[in-house]
Amino acid sequence: MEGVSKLFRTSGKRAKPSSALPDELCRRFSLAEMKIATNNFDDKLFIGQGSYGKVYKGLFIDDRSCTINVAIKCVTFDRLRTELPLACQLYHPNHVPLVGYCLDDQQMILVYEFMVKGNLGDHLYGSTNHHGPFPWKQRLQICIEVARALHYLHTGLKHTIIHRNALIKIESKVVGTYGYADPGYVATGELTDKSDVYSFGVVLLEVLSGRKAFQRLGGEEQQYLVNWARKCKREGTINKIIDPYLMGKIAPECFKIYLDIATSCVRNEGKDRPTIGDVEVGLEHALQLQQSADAERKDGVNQHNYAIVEYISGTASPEESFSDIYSTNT
Ligand SMILES: Nc1ncnc2c1ncn2[C@@H]1O[C@H](COP(=O)(O)OP(=O)(O)OP(=O)(O)O)[C@@H](O)[C@H]1O
Repeated sequence: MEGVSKLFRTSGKRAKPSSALPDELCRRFSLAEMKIATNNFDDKLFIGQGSYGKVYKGLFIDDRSCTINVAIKCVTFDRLRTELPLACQLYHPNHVPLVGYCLDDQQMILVYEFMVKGNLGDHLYGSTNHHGPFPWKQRLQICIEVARALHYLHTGLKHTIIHRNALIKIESKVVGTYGYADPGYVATGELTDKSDVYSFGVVLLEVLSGRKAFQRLGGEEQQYLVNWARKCKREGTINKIIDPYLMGKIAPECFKIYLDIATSCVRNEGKDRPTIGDVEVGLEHALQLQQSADAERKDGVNQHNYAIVEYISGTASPEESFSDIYSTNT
């Protein structure tokens, strides 16, 4: 790397801010600083393709001469305009902190703190999982943390934010990540907090199955995880969707609740889905059930040897569901 840019949060000459952008809340970087941090957008520092552009790893030196890694996300102007005013006001332990942004004639960039452990998908999907086994309780804990972050976004801020991890509405166009989009939103263009609940339900199914929300299977064949899970649940073959690594490791009582939560979240009608608060409570309960079951089985080798057949017989029917138990829905 040629050099590193200095990261001063409170000092340094700033370019004139655009009136709509919150320069007092986060740092505005110049394109020159972005180029130095990424070694002129060096391919070696490319870390992934976002929905709006490339993402690079960047390097800064702060005012105490410490090295800071950041994720430098190239975006469109619309994306910057939508995300920046929100992201710079979010303070939650489960939300990746925004460091700053760059707005230049040639390049719009959002700068986030770098997540050293990668994203959830890196740990989940078989072919790209370089991190070793991903235990069930750890997966559950992560889901709880994500539900908390979404709950904060839905209720903790003055103005409700519909998180655009999966969805965003820009200039009346419906956009979103394939396989996660609420069918109601796709049909009507109306985005609600229940659209996020749907997308989160898809993530819960990914966590259980270790598979992507949408997969091309070769030729014309493709598979939506939601459709497959629904079919398996209907046919009483739900254990087909469980990540082989998790087979026998999930306590049946925990599995039942988790599956009910996931399938309630992906119901076609938003009004039939639970609120994210209900989902959070339900997932916490599922984790408690798993912990209690594991504690009872503390008999060494058999600690995680739950009967797989119970995953099927213990599954609730689509009518009898988690949201009937936990619902605060009106
Ligand atoms: N803060 C970060 N730290 C480390 N890696 C990151 C960070 N942000 C993004 N990445 C990586 O960059 C790639 C693309 O990022 P991401 O999925 O966030 O883009 P995106 O699809 O545009 O996001 P979004 O769904 O929010 O629009 C992914 O591989 C992700 O792991």
